[in-house]
Amino acid sequence: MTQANPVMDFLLTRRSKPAAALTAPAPEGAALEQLLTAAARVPDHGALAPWRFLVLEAPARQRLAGLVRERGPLLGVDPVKVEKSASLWEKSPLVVAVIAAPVPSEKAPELEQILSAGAVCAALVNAALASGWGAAWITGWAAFDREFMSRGLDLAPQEQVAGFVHLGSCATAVGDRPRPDLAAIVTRVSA
Ligand SMILES: Cc1cc2nc3c(=O)[nH]c(=O)nc-3n(C[C@H](O)[C@H](O)[C@H](O)COP(=O)(O)O)c2cc1C
Repeated sequence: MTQANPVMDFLLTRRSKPAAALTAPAPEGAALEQLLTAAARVPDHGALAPWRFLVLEAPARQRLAGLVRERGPLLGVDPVKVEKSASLWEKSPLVVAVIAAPVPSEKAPELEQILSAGAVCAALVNAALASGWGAAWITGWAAFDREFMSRGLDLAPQEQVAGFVHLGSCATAVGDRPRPDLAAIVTRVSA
């Protein structure tokens, strides 16, 4: 198979951008809708759609930065990390929270539903990168703070943050990072 294949070219060279390097403009309107449509097109056992999106607009991001500054010290988080996280919320051009929202199912165990939410995050990052946007999938300590989830994002108790996908523009070239050595992670099982 030596035929030119732009999808494979993309998959073999794709690289996230650092969230802190993203600037305006961010995808909005039809462009954002197209990214979310691509992101929702992932393997999903039982077609449960056990995930949803929160498109966090500027006032929400400001509010969440405040909540990070409130919760960080209470949780004993290093003040430098608290400020780094809060200022990222303030400066990011757009954040889409991908929420894992598992539902009771005899067919698809919760783990499979959460893996599907992870696939949504990866698909959203890839759709954005393939469209020429900068994108980064990050979480950070606040994503695991139940108070941040409930008060900040209005999540139900069974819901979790699969990822905060930061979206924007990024002119900065980013070098590749080391990639796994296939020989170390592939085992051929022949019998
Ligand atoms: C679930 C998940 C959470 C992550 N959280 C963070 C994070 O909080 N901070 C961070 O710097 N990177 C985080 N990362 C890693 C970033 O996505 C990082 O930029 C990654 O190395 C980009 O790799 P890529 O170029 O292959 O997309 C996270 C990755 C995943 C999958």
